[in-house]
Amino acid sequence: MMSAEETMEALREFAPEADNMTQYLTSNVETSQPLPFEVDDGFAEYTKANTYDKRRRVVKNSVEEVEYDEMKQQLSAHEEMIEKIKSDPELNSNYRFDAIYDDGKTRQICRVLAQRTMISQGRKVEIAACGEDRHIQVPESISEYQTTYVPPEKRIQIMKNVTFNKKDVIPVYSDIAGETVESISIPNSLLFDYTDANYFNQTAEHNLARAVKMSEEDKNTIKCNCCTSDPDKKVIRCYENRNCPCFIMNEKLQKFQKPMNGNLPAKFTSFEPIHFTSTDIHFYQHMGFACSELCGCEGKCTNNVLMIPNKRLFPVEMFRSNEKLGFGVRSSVLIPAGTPVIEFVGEIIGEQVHMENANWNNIEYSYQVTYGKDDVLKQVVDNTKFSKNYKGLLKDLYANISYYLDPTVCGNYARMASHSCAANMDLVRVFQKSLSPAHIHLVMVAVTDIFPGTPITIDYGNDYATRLKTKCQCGTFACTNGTESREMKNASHAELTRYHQELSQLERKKWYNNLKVHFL
Ligand SMILES: C[S@@+](CC[C@H](N)C(=O)[O-])C[C@H]1O[C@@H](n2cnc3c(N)ncnc32)[C@H](O)[C@@H]1O
Repeated sequence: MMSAEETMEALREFAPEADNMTQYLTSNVETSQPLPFEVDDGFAEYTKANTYDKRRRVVKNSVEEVEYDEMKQQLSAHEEMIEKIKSDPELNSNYRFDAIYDDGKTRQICRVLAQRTMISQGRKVEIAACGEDRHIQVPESISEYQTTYVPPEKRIQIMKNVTFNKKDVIPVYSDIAGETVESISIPNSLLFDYTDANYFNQTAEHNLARAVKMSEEDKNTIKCNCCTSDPDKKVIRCYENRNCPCFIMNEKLQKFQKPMNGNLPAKFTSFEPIHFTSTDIHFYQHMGFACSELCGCEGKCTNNVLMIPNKRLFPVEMFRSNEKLGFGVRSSVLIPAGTPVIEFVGEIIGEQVHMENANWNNIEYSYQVTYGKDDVLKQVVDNTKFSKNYKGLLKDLYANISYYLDPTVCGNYARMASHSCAANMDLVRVFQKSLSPAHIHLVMVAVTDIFPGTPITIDYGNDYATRLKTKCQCGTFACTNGTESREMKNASHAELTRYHQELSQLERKKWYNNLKVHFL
């Protein structure tokens, strides 16, 4: 069996004749932390197939119909995850997987969800007074809008493991009625290369390459010396340590949020759920800074919101049940509200590069990470002790270039998240090590409890949603394209809060009963 490195080496020989699938290999620079990799069967054959048609043939050879037991699958996924938490030195005593929320906390989460729903529908948000929702009647039809998806007992398994990493297995299924192993359609969009880390092309993005090089100078790096000499202390408290440069920067960035009604900004820590309190879903306001392996704590502290995403705690599958929607991704376990789940990774690409490149039409999958005239980030950079040259370069990059993360050719499962008018995830920006655009990690955070079997969704934003080739297929009660009554779609903030709460309670009850039946 080839090691991942040997395979990559072999691939470099193919790069000159490859179409755009493997070009990145010639000059990529990784900026996130890749997972440990143990090669799974078929990796070399898949990766060496350097055109979509060749790759499709490779994948088609292993398509099979499989018997599938959803409950069994969910229970073993749950047990495996609990085992992983228990055997992990950082998580074992510091992380509570199933945060049991009191009514107040649940209501607060649902109030924010209701605001997000209204913004997603393009409506002005009128905030109800606290508790105004208590006596609202919920329409019976709300129970039809539970988001868990139950697959058929026979499924077509397209890939056993799209990551080809035994340490992070993600199967791909198709559940479209009438499809057979022979007739299965495998679109190009599924035939991407899987990666855990952001990367960029050093030649095309020479200014970014310069910034990364300069960020390695001590003066331009943000890292801490926090550590504990007491081996009995289970956790290193970088968060709230006034001497920790990473925490200080984390707090500075959190202050850019605009929390409503006197709430405190959402905190970005390692083990506590992130509870958004802002009415504005624009993720650019939500920023944090995380400790890294460069720090004395090695990032094993309380100030690393990337810790859980980097551990891949929550198993998922990719699946297709609706031709118009295409492939999506769903969780096999409960993901509690506020959990930072996965980094959205891809190629970091500046606007000027794609403008010059007539072939750049990957906007369908890309996510914007900086906004050209980013005054907030310019201001943050100005207030650092970075060298004059580095500061100048960063301010220039933030003033003049919009950067995107483009996972079209090479990305992770985050690229498969569908759009929803009542999305269960949001994206936030987290910096690590320094403050260049290449140090930004886009983290997907659960904004509500995501119960096992539920598709993971994000709000693509109004602009994007109007460019969808088909009308929105999210199927939520709040869908702008939904068939639901006006009553449901035009509901007030208080009513929407109640509806979200009712749905969440229904799903929680079902999840709890399933666990009880099988474990007790
Ligand atoms: C980022 S990709 C998601 C993965 C994609 N479904 C696939 O199979 O590769 C975005 C595309 O998925 C489809 N899509 C995602 N959410 C949708 C929605 N709510 N309604 C209709 N189409 C959607 C659209 O074709 C969209 O251009």
